[in-house]
Amino acid sequence: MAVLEVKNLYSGYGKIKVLFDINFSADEGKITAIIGPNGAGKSTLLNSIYGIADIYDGKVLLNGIDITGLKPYIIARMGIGYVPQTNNIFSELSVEENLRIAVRNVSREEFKARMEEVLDFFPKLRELLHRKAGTLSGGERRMLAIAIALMRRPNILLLDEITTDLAPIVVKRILEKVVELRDKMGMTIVMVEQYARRALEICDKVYLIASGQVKFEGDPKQLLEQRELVSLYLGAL
Ligand SMILES: Nc1ncnc2c1ncn2[C@@H]1O[C@H](COP(=O)(O)OP(=O)(O)OP(=O)(O)O)[C@@H](O)[C@H]1O
Repeated sequence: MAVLEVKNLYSGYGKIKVLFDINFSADEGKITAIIGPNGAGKSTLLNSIYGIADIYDGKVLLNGIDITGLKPYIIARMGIGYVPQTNNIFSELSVEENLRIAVRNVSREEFKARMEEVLDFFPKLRELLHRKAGTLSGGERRMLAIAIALMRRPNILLLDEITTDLAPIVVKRILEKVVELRDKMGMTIVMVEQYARRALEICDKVYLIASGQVKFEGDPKQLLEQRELVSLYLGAL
């Protein structure tokens, strides 16, 4: 069942028009990947869902409810978590402090309970709880970035290029965690990935976006069979 839908969306930033007539949907408890060349508008699709980009026409629906153009903090309260491409981490604060400020309006007990949940999911962060976030490795920072979003207990998680600039072994670990979010927590994931092959290996559905338009939508295996699309937009995967 589609929990998140985008219908005939035109969006961008002020006068810069980026997306044209996009139709998109993400199914409950599945991983939907968005791939495509640099500058295609992949992040802008996430930004449009999360109320960051300007929407000129079209709709964003969450469980059938129109959330088009609502402010990010309201969308967050409705159960959508967002891990941006640029860091959502405060380097000068400890790991624990970063988790604390992710949820300001909950009691100390509630915070502890949520933090325990998140640390059970990312045991590595438990060891690093009192370290300044700025001293973490690239992979640890990505885990913290996801953990911050999880503290708000979202049903849907938007992940923007969380594996960029990481060593292959670390990428593998992070993507295993994404699969775990789906399989163990039943979370709905929408992920933008620059490295198409990685995304195709774990996703249930894929959107190929180029020049602000959807060029392919469907089964990742079927996309790989479309040699022309692959060589035109994805090159040597
Ligand atoms: N905040 C912004 N203000 C103005 N233009 C922007 C902004 N963010 C992105 N753009 C422009 O929108 C276009 C699409 O960018 P977007 O980040 O969505 O692409 P992308 O497919 O995610 O690419 P990449 O893989 O390189 O991140 C680009 O031309 C980019 O320069």
